[in-house]
Amino acid sequence: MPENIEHRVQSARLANGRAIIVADAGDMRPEEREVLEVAYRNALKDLDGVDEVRVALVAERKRIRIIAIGSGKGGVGKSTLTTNIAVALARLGHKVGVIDGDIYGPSQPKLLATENQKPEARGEKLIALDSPHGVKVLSMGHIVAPGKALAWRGPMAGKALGQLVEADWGDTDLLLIDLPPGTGDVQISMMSDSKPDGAVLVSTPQDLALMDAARAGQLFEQGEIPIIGLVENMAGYECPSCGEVSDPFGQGGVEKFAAALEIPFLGRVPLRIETRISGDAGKPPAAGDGEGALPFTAIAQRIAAWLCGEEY
Ligand SMILES: Nc1ncnc2c1ncn2[C@@H]1O[C@H](COP(=O)(O)OP(=O)(O)OP(=O)(O)O)[C@@H](O)[C@H]1O
Repeated sequence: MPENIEHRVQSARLANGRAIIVADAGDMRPEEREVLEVAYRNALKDLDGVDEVRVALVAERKRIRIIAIGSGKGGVGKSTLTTNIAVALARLGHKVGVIDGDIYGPSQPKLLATENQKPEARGEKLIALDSPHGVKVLSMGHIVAPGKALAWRGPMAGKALGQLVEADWGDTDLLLIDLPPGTGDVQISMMSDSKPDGAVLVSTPQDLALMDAARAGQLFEQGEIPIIGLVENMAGYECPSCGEVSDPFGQGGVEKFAAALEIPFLGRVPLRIETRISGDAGKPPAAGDGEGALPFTAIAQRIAAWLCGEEY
């Protein structure tokens, strides 16, 4: 049974044995609309005085598209990339929100300079916070005391994540979910509850990280979530004094790996001290106009093309 079926009803009439329901399904996929229609029919068909049920679905609310950012392995820079890609997409004109799905180790409050802020609630819905960088954000780190979620098991963590997705995101048209590392219960329940429209995989150049990224990729494929592409992070070290780039883990491996798996390669982000320092200070490089913003802008442009159904 779809959620909120009562709240979607805009009008309900019964005349000459015919029940007519008008409901809002603008945020639903075609298959979800079918399920909703059947739910109304089943709820009404056996009521006294009802001979026929007619359901008209209208598209008032906009469906927010969701992109999951996953990695398989921890510490590869998934949160840093989520923040910066979100900011870069917002600068391209999208209305973007970030969900910190890393319930056990939230980092978005710091990365998006919203630490110590508490979201308000309207009814049952949380209201997403405005970050200073033009994107909205919600994290478990805004809601529970640090460390408190550590004892939560998969289903509870999955439910908490669902609450963030169902929040009031205002005029947001795109949500990026920074998934926790790994391929466990939280990822699986997120995929079934708030089925993302696409997924971005993040890997560092090491073989181990690539293998874990491939595992995360399989998880998305099993959930029939299209993989938008693979991003290589910490690709080459940029020396802060001379600017020379060295490649301690070799070069081009991630791109080859993406080609072998037939996954589009979205771009590489170098290992730069500035990226870490500005991330810790809540000032994502993508919000500035320096060199550090360029790789994120390039990746965001490819994702924006994917969103429009264009070649990327
Ligand atoms: N391109 C980069 N250059 C320099 N530092 C980076 C870069 N990407 C990430 N970092 C740093 O690496 C550390 C880990 O990054 P981040 O927290 O984004 O990774 P994660 O994959 O989300 O980690 P976790 O598995 O803990 O969720 C952070 O200190 C971050 O500032």
